[in-house]
Formats: sequence, structure tokens, C-alpha cells
Amino acid sequence: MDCLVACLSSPSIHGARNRRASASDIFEVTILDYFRLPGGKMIMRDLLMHLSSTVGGLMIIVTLFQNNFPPHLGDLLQKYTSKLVRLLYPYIQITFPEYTGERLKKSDVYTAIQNYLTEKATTGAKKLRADTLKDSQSLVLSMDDNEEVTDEFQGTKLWWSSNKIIPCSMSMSVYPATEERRFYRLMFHKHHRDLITGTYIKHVMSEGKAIALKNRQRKLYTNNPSDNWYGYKSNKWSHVVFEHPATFDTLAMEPKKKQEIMSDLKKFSEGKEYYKKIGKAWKRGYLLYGPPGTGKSTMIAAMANFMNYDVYDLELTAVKDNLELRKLLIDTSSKSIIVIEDIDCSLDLTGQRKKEKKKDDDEDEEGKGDPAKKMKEEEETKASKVTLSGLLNFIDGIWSACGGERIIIFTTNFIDKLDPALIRRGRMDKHIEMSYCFFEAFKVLAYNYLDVESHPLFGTIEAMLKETNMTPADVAENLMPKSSTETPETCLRSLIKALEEAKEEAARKKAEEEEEAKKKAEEEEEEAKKAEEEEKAKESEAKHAAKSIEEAKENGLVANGKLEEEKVNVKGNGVTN
Ligand SMILES: Nc1ncnc2c1ncn2[C@@H]1O[C@H](COP(=O)(O)OP(=O)(O)OP(=O)(O)O)[C@@H](O)[C@H]1O
Ligand SMILES: [Mg+2]
Repeated sequence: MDCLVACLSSPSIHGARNRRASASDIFEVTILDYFRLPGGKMIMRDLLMHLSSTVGGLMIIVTLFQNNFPPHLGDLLQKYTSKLVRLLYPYIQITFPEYTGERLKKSDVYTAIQNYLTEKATTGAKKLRADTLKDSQSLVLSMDDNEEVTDEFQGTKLWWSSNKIIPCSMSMSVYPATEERRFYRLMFHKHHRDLITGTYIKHVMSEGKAIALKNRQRKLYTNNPSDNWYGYKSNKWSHVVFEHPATFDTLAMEPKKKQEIMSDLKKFSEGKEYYKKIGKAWKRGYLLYGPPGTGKSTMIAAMANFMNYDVYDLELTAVKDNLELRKLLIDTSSKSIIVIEDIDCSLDLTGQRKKEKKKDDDEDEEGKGDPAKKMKEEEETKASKVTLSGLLNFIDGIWSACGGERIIIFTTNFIDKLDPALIRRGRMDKHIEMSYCFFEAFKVLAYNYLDVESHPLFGTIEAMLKETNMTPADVAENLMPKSSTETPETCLRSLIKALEEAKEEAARKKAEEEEEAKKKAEEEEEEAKKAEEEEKAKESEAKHAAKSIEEAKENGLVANGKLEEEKVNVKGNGVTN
């Protein structure tokens, strides 16, 4: 009761809105809303103040009655008061909370409304929030918390308000700022119920989505450590604006292969109905593999730009367990690419079984083991308990279907290291090999870096690329002019020089390897010979011993007991009679 009185007499009822709400504030907001009089403009503040204090008084009286009179009288009073309020207040309100599904996921409806109201807010609201849009060139203004705007639809007036409340909590929280709840509230006259619930809300959704598409600023996300996931509006992902300039045009790759990937992506983006028909979740997995510097990460950027998707760069080592992995997945939006780079390094996904075995072997060899090493191992185990099966579930378990229209990409330098289950078709539907630079890829780089489509030196380069393995990254580095005096010709010549050096280096390495292999083979041969000789020596020794016993037996020089003893010794040396 004290709380109620304090609330009604508080200056905040007429003024400050941007502050933390208590239970009394919720009541305050309700009263303000109930007596908000629709008009051409928004609230007439004086009248509102009047009405709110009148009803506030009325509510106090009702509460007093309820507390101090017999229950049946209190109930009666409550009933008539409600009737009176309904009579005075013929408006309907709909609330759209920011989060849905046990607060796991941001509501699409809320986002659509937010976009829809952006344009209304610029003209209607008094408190606006400014965000930068594409290329940080333009500003977009949206409604601030606890602000209101009017809308009109087919001659009907409606009122939107953005609300933020932080409920009073009796418990002491370590994370005080995370309990705030945002929601939009739509208010309209009860006569227009059908129009609003039937047509208007659909109109808001489609407009909001169209605006979002128009203003879409793609994002590059990275996962936060779970220690920062507190509160229901937990930030599992942090993001920056995705601004990578790579496209399929600038990607150095065989044109046929490039075209094939682009068609595959296009088919996927148009495949909503098809995926539904075949009963498959609308997602596709790509495995990009190849040596470092062959363009795997560049390819991902080109794909994101081609598809106009967001990118979620998932750092698996920061994920503690399978449950966290699932939560991260649920928190990704559709039209996105989820990337796990260098999957072979992220976790020991070559199979947990091998890891177990290796650990056993190590322990056998090293007795109790080095304490520092043990601590490090323990630390690693603590850091991530994501298992292969957790990752498999992440890719195509039941949860992977929520959201739809998602691409999952793994990259690796060593495809052979991965567990076959992880990369089988259906999980990683398309395997793309990123290879060393061939002539077709070189031409793309030459055009990108030097603006040349043909040159007399191209023939030499083509021949050299056939003989030498050089990554597109190295080719690109050699083609890039290092000073303003460099011309395309000097750059191409520096590439030829680099290719010659690379060829020599490769030949030297090959010779070294061959030498090494030869040496190893010789050593092995030597060892085998030695082992054979040892074996032979043992055999002859045993034969000799057996012969001596035979002789002794024949000569009757050795007693029976002694003979038996000798026999045992001979058996011990690997010879049986
Ligand atoms: N196929 C390519 N087309 C265009 N540029 C490329 C290509 N490959 C490499 N590059 C250039 O080389 C740089 C390194 O390439 P990128 O990071 O994509 O290689 P990566 O395969 O992801 O390497 P890693 O395995 O080490 O992650 C890029 O910034 C890009 O400029
Ligand atoms: Mg990379």
C-alpha cells in the first residue's frame, strides 16, 4: 500500500520515464495507459495528469476497501470498478515482447515493428535514438525507450508505445541491469478490432520486413565466452558491421568451379519450398579444404556478399560444452553463414576415442606424468567439452532446423584429419577444394591487382605455374605494386622471379627429402640385417647347447637331474626338444 501511495505521489508519474521501473512503476504505466485519451496528437498531458491522479485515488480507495471490508463487499466493488473503467476506457491494447520462446530468441515480430516504427518515429516521437546505417554514411532515427507515436491505417488512428521496465527484485542480483524487459504496445479503439488484428498487423509485419531488407546492414558475429551470458537478454554473440570486399568476381578460381558454387548457392536460397517438400531442414553445409593461403576465408566472404547473409564466426574453443553450442545455434538468425574455421585445430575432432587411447599410452610411458603437463591438460579439458557428437548434432540435429536458411561452413588445411562422420554428405553437402594457383586463377589476380587482361609475360607465367605450387596469396603478394614507380611489367617480372625461386626451393626440398628417405631406408635395412644376424646367432647358440646335451646324454656323463636342468635352460633360450 505504501508503495502504491508513493508511486502515485511520485513526480515520475508525470515526468521522468527513462528510469528503472519498480512494481509501482508498472502500475503507474498501466494507469497512464488506461487514461490516455486518443486524439489527433498524442496525450494531453494536463488532462492525463488529472485523470491519472483521479483514477489513482479511486484505486487507492478500492484497495482500502478490499483490505478493510468483508471479502464479498470488496469483490463487489472490484467488479463495478472494472465495469466503470471499461466504460471510460473503450480501448484495446496488444503487447509485443522483445523475446519469445522462453526468452531464447528475439522476436521477429518485435524486430519488424521496430523497423516499421522507425519511419513514424522520425516525425512523431520526441525522444529518438540515432544509429548509423550502411557505410556509416547515414543516420537512422528510431523511437527511444518509453516513447510514443501515432499511426493511421485506412482512416483509423492507432497508438504505439515503446516500453522498458525493470521489475523490482527482492533478491540481490550480481547482474543488475539485465532484467529489463522491452515491449511495444499497440492501442486502438475496440470498434476496429477486426481491422487491426486482421489486416493492420500483417501490414506492419510486411512493411517492417521490407524496411529491414532495404536498410540491411550485414553483420559479422563472434561468440562471447559463456561467463558473459547472464540475464535473459544475454549476449551470446558480439558483432561488427560486415564489410569484407571479396566477391566471386575478385576470387581467383577456375571459372567453371566458381560458376558451379554460385549456382549451388542460388539454388539453395530459392529452395524454401523444395526443402519443405523433401522434408529436409533448410540448410546446407560446405567444407572448404586446401593449404593455407588458397582463399578459404576469402571464399566465405565472397559467399556472404553473394547471398547477402550475415556471418557467424564460431570460435569452438570458447564453447564450454554441447549445451552451450546448442544455445549459440538457437541464437543465430536465418539468412546467415555459420563458420567454423580450421576445424581440425579447434578441437580434437579426429575422434575422442583416439584421444583417450593416447592419454592412456602417455600415462603408461611416463608413469605418473609431469604435473605441469597434467595441469595444462586439465585446463584444456575444462576449456571445452564439446564433443564430436555435440558438433554433429549442432550441424544436423533437431535444433539445427530452427530458423532455416542457414549455411554451415567448415574450413581445414587437412581434410584427412577429420572424422568421416563429420564431413559425410548430408552434413557437409559440398566439398570444395581450394588449390594452388593455376593460370585461370592467376588471370583473375592479374586483373584485380594490375588491371591487365593479357601480357606477353603471361605465357611464361602459365608454364611456370604448371611446374610450381604457389598459393594465390603468394601470387597476389608478388603482383601487388610496392611503390608508385612499379608498373604491371615489373610486377609480373617479380612474380616470375618468385616462381623461379619457389621452383628451386621445391627442387632443393625434394632432393633433401629424397636424401632423407634414402638415409632412412638404409638405416632400416641396416637394422633389419642386424636383427637377422642376432636371430641367427641365437639359433646357432641354442643348437650348440642342444647338441652338447645330446652328447652328454650319449656319453652318460651327466646325471638325469642335471640333464633336466640343462633342458630347462635350453627351453628358456627358445629351443624346444
Ligand atoms: N583464391 C583467392 N582469390 C583471391 N585472393 C586470394 C585467394 N586466395 C588467397 N587470396 C589472398 O590471400 C589472402 C589470404 O587468403 P585466405 O585468408 O582466404 O586464405 P586461407 O585459405 O583462408 O588461409 P588459411 O588456411 O591460412 O586460413 C587473402 O587476403 C587474399 O587477398
Ligand atoms: Mg582462413
